[in-house]
Amino acid sequence: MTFLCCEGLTFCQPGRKRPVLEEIDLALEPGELVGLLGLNGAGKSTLLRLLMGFVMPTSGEVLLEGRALREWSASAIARRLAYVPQNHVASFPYTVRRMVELGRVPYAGLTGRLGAADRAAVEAALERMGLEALAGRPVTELSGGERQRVVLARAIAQDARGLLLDEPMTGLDYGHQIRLIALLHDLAREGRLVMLTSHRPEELYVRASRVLILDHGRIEADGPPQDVVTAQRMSALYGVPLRQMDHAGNRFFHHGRDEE
Ligand SMILES: Nc1ncnc2c1ncn2[C@@H]1O[C@H](COP(=O)(O)OP(=O)(O)OP(=O)(O)O)[C@@H](O)[C@H]1O
Repeated sequence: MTFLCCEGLTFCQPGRKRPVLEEIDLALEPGELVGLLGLNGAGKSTLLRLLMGFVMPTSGEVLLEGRALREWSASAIARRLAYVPQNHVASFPYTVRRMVELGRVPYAGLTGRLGAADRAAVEAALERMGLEALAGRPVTELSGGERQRVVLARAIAQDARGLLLDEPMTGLDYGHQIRLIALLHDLAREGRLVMLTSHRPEELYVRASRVLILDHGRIEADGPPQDVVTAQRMSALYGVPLRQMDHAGNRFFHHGRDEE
């Protein structure tokens, strides 16, 4: 049985002539690190939000462990799927640790006391995101990148089999970007589904096991990075002439003007 899939998923925005997403079929399994590429406004966030059940499709269906998502309770979904939004706004001056503890609500309940397993998951997530030193600080006093790491730690503490992340590298300094993509790689190897939207094809080339291109409301490409993250496809997608250079397992793109 497929862990998470969608069939014929179509999503229309009122007032828009064309659907944002049209007849998307997708099967996603634990162990995969799936990168989702697409232009601004292509519908990447919308697809993640549909897969989480935050918005309802106009037609089609999302299935989690073989059952329609709308039949699951919110807590049951949250024990299986964690989500990191693109822009998280801190509304309360909770401490970093308290924010990460919220990742355990699907297990302990909103008013439930955290048990030993919950506390261990929280501490492990704080450590994985390098937040131990900030654990007592109110999140409202953190920098944008630090806050992003808190939201990521909360998702990790949730201990879900699937992690859907919307541009998780945004705002992170270079070192934390490198650590995060390595961590996501590890989480996939531990047997989780990790799906992230990205504007960094070179990074997906190295770390993703599978790359999707979303274009004109459809999945235009779906396969291993070697086949999908190519100069030809990236040039066509982004509308800039690119050349590729492979080196030591990496693939770099440079803006290949004809006269050079
Ligand atoms: N709340 C909304 N109301 C109306 N239209 C929306 C809303 N949210 C998104 N859209 C539209 O849906 C389309 C897809 O948006 P979405 O945020 O999914 O794109 P994206 O691929 O994630 O883009 P980006 O790379 O800029 O984050 C866009 O045309 C956007 O204008």
